[in-house]
Amino acid sequence: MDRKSYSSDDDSSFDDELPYLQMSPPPAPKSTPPTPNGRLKLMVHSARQVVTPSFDPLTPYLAGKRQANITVLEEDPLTGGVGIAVNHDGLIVYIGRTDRMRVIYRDFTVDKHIDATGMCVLPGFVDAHTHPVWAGDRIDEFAMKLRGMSYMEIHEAGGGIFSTVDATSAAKTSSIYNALCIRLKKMAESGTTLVECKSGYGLELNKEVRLLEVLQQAKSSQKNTINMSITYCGAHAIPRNSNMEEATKRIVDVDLPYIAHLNKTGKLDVENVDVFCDRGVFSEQHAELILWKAKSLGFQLNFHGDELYPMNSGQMGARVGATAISHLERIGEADMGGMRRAKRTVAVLLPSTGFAMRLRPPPARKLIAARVPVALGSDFNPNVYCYSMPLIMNLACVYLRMTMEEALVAATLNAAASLGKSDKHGSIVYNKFADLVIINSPRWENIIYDFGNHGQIIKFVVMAGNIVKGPKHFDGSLPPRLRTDDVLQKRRRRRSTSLKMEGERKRRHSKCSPPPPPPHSHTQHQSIVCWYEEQIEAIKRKYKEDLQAVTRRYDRALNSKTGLYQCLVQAASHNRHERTDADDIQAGGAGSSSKM
Ligand SMILES: N=CN[C@@H](CCC(=O)O)C(=O)O
Repeated sequence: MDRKSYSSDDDSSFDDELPYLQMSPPPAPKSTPPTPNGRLKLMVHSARQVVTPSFDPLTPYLAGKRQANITVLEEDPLTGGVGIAVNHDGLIVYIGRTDRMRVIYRDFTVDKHIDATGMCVLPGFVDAHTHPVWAGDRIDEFAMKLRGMSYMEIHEAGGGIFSTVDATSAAKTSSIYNALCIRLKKMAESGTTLVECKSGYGLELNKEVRLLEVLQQAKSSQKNTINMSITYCGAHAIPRNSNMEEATKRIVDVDLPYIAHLNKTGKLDVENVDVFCDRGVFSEQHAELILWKAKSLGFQLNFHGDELYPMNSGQMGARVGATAISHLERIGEADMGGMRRAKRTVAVLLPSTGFAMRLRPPPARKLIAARVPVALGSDFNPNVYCYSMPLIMNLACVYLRMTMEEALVAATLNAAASLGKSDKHGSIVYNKFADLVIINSPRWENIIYDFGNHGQIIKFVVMAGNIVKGPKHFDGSLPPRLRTDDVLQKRRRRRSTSLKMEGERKRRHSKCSPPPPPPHSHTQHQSIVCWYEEQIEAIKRKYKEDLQAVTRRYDRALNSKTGLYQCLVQAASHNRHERTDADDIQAGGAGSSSKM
């Protein structure tokens, strides 16, 4: 199997970064995940390519020049395509040659098979920033923005987030839930297997908790189709009847402790806390107060920073130990330095937002040069209606000037790191969840290049080994084409032939009797060749040191009986000290009667 590494030049100035493993074949894990009861959940067979950021399960993210490091396992014309096996916990237990995988797991019961012949397998996409739980729409505001109004002008006039808060408050919980599930389904069908989901269209405690409960219900009901990381974003705007001081105090003293309590009692599973830190929303100081409190309650910090105005979010995020900061359209050099020094804060860039709002794009190239790990998110929300990570990767390449390799890493491993989940998600590695996107294309880059066509190109989406999307009549049985396993059959045939020959050789030598005459009729040419093959195999075993020479001669001579005979004689002449099988051949094959 050919393994290519698309790596940038090595840069020794990265020594102070996380240890990095040079891209190479997947290291055999010290302990492979267990495959109890001889069962596998899924086998992916014969892929044309398998592409992944970092084969090292301990690499939490890739930053700087290393953000371009991906590994592509290629199909080998001789040995076949790449295979992946998944155990019943949904974990990857094998990545490598399909033929080898089928030998290793030949006695296993496999629930589902995917024939990925001619296709490419990528890690499931991780969408690092979405606002998916709300009602209504903002089509009219979209038209206003097209006519030249700015986002903040609309917000200050009581529209924007406020108009969605109003529509959501007026909607029934069931319709909010149904809309959420439809959105999650569209995300999953576009290849997203893990998504960050924010509340934020309630703003008051009871309304926020209702949205968090809706998210929680979706998380439980969709657990086999998409993974969700839930974020409390009560500080998304300052409620109309309040001010920044008051809103901050309420969130710090009441809302956050109550949500932590709901988490503790198992009613919610909120992992992150978010604040919209920008001019006209929460200031740097107020955002910091909220974030410190959230941290003390055990939440991960993942906030909106420097979207519309520079807010020193990078330095503040580094101070509070944020896992991620989103947007960063207006981030400055000092903040990039802060994020880099923090060594854990991921920059979540949202190219669709800048595109839809005609903002200056976030400085992706500068962030990468500053060795800040860059992730991507769709920012799905009523202001930016985009749920497709393939589109986001294309925008990241064209609009943010990222390379395709960087965009793939940003939409997988680094996005998982922004949610603190890259130990189990974000790359195709032993022991991680089998979150996979399988595209009907011979090159993985098509998922980015073929703009807007991801619905056609994505053939399968797999989440923890469960098939979320597949072709219409796909039932997961082993395709007929793969049932006759040529490789296995050939191997078995060869093994039984050589066992037979071994027995035969022992019998002949123990009795000092010559071999039986080979068939010699010209009409039985095939069986003659078989018989000669058997003899060659015996000689190969007997004189191992001459193996290669004999094989070469055998290959040359294969088409001619005389040539083959000469080959045998030459091979035998290396070992004149005892009677050779070649002499036997001469006796039996050249003459018409066997020596007794
Ligand atoms: N910028 C703040 N929040 C959202 C937009 C929310 C809205 O306008 O409804 C975002 O991430 O883009």
